[in-house]
Amino acid sequence: MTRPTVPVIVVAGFLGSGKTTLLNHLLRNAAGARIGVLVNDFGSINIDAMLIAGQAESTVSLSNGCMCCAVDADGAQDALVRLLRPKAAIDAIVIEASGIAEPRALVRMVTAFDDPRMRYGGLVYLVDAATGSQLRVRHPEIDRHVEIADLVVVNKADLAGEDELARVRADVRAVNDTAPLVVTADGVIDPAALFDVVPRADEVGGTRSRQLTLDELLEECAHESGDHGPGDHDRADRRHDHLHDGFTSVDFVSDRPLNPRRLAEFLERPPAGCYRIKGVVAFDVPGHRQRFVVHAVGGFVRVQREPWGGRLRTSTLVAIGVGMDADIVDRRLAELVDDGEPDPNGVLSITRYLVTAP
Ligand SMILES: Nc1nc2c(ncn2[C@@H]2O[C@H](COP(=O)(O)OP(=O)(O)OP(=O)(O)O)[C@@H](O)[C@H]2O)c(=O)[nH]1
Repeated sequence: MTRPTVPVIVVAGFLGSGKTTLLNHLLRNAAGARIGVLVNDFGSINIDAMLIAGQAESTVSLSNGCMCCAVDADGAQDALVRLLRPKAAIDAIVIEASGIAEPRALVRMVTAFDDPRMRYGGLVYLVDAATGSQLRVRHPEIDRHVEIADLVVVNKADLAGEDELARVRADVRAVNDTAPLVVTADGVIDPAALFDVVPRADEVGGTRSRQLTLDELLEECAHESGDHGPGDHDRADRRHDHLHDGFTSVDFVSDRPLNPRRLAEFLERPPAGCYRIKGVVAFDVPGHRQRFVVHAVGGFVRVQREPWGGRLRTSTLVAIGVGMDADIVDRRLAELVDDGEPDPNGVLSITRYLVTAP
């Protein structure tokens, strides 16, 4: 019996819009389907892979920066080939793009893999219901991403009022009036909706109606990323405005526990330019020695608590933003390490953000 082709779905969306949350929901509710996951995070520490680890059958992290700009696409291709092996018996593959990846290039990368065992499964694009309307003004590229989406998920509906939701819906519809639009919280969508997404025939520019070869794709990626040799770089860069231009990340790893009060201040009032902070942290506070997963997205803080489960009690944080002063961020991160000063209620500044895992 021949196996049906495996859909390869790209999940994209701005920083912190809820991609990992949606993916985790999908993995927990796959109803027996085996899902292969490819995570493309930004920065050298792959926090998203850490947050998905243990749930996916096979997680392949690409931590070489932005996949769409990786001139050597072999990493992604090898990962897909590995997931497509009949022995892996994978029913669907989901690629979680970094929050600043260029979805159009990712889609082309997938459609360029000329492998009869797979088919392109659509672009799922997440929009943050609470911040989406302001973000698209500051980052007009977001509209171009929504435009090519096959399914638009307006997530974080719980954080938006009726008016905000109506505005975000109208914004989406203004640039894409054909893709299904789902309003959701915590990425709760029916997995069947994803696996059934069929690419639209009228894709902008017709890129999906014709498969690009990998060489063509790489040429295009090199062109788009301004990779024309050192002398040409500035000139080439001015020709395009990928969302990730100007974004930088600062990583932090410590074997020492962090100070909860200082961490809360860092999450609530991040350094100038920092939009997104995520990571896992350890505190040396009686009753609070579990693994804390912390997120801050444009001022919204969320924390989850779970057992370490045999993992090293290491604190790992990534701060992502535009125009951040890396030295200042480094310094603030270094100051998070606990110096043992007694602070009996300090942990409350973190636990007040605790949510139970959806
Ligand atoms: N209130 C609320 N918070 C949410 C919702 N969905 C996700 N979050 C939280 O938003 C934060 C970011 O969610 P992620 O799923 O990590 O977002 P992401 O798009 O993968 O983030 P990046 O990979 O950094 O771009 C986490 O704290 C989530 O728990 C939601 O519907 N409502």
